[in-house]
Amino acid sequence: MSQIDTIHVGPPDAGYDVLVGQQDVAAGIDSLLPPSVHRVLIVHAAAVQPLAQRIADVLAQRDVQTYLEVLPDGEAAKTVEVAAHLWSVLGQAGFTRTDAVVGVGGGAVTDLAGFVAGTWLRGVPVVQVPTTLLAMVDAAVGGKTGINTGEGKNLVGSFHEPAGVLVDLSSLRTLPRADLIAGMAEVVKGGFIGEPRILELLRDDPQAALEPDSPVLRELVVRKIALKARVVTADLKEASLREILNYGHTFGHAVEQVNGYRRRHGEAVALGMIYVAELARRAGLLDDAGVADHRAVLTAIGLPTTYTPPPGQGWDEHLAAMRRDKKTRGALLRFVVVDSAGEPGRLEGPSEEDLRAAYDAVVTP
Ligand SMILES: NC(=O)c1ccc[n+]([C@@H]2O[C@H](COP(=O)([O-])OP(=O)(O)OC[C@H]3O[C@@H](n4cnc5c(N)ncnc54)[C@H](O)[C@@H]3O)[C@@H](O)[C@H]2O)c1
Ligand SMILES: O=C(O)C(=O)C[C@@H](O)[C@H](O)[C@H](O)COP(=O)(O)O
Ligand SMILES: [Zn+2]
Repeated sequence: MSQIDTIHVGPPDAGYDVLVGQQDVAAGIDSLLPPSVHRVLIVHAAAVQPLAQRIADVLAQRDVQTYLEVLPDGEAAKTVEVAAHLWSVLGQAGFTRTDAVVGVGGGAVTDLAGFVAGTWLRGVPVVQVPTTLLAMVDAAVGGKTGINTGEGKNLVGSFHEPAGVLVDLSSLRTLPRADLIAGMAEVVKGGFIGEPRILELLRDDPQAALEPDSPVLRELVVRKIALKARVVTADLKEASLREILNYGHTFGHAVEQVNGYRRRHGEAVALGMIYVAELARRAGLLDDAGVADHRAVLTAIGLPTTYTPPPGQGWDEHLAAMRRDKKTRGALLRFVVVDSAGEPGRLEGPSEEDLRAAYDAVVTP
């Protein structure tokens, strides 16, 4: 067993820990769950079925009744129908407030597991076991849970903090490279909004950053989680500061929705960061070098910086989707921006002309 890094989220006398390292997560869950837990629902991605089964086996040894539910892949898990199916499983098994949910998989699984745990009996404990890079550094940490509706991304959800998060870095060995690269978008985001050392590490050795067992990747994971922990500890419910974690997501979520969720979240966020950097340049907040730096870092990692919308979809559809972003206030579109000094801020109500010009700068002719 390798060394474990512990990152605490929340006030010192409350909150929860994120444990990062190569670790036996089944044993970790066993020690996290209080003795009062009698039933555990394990919801998982098909790709990590053996891990979910191992967790169930360990819990069964201490007489916990376990229920395993494999979820549809990716965003198809984040629907009200899947949530309703799981509520029905919980109801039929008689889950009480001393029972628990465990999410094992990527961000789609941890978002759904958190949502079901947060809504069942108005909240039962959830332990998150993220198995993609994106879920490790972002989705499993911070308590944002949610599902999509026909109208947009994450439009229904709640804040429900986990009882603990167990990151086993060896899970990344089986992750397809395209998903590893996509997850890196949320790491890059952390670099731009408040942790410049992340950008240094990525610039110095982008290839090592994508090696699952490398010390560079481990440091990136720990640094990004620590940044997110600091932010959500200060502002769990996104009254203000937490909005910075949404950098690149206004346009990113629009790209996901307009493409019917066939683009990875991380790829869409990469495009969203280019879009908002171009918007910030037009507003006089970010200089040319800052925009070029966004393109350089994302390109070095293999993330997209240009975009071809699907046939029949154009600016109007992307703008309509951006209007449903949670940062919007009435008719006022609001964006998280980063200025030339590297400071995050907000850009409120940019002109239609600038909004459109930034789109044209991302879209391939
Ligand atoms: N709640 C939050 O704060 C937050 C933050 C960021 C992203 N998200 C959400 O996370 C989701 C994206 O998460 P994602 O990028 O992890 O995608 P994902 O959950 O769709 O997983 C990507 C793919 O990897 C597979 N997979 C998972 N673990 C694997 C492993 N160890 N080996 C092999 N395959 C594996 C999955 O089955 C899936 O096919 C989006 O819905 C996004 O909105 C939420
Ligand atoms: O934790 C946050 O806060 C984030 O915004 C993290 C994002 O990476 C994540 O994709 C989140 O789910 C987006 O939230 P939303 O509020 O825009 O739905
Ligand atoms: Zn995200």
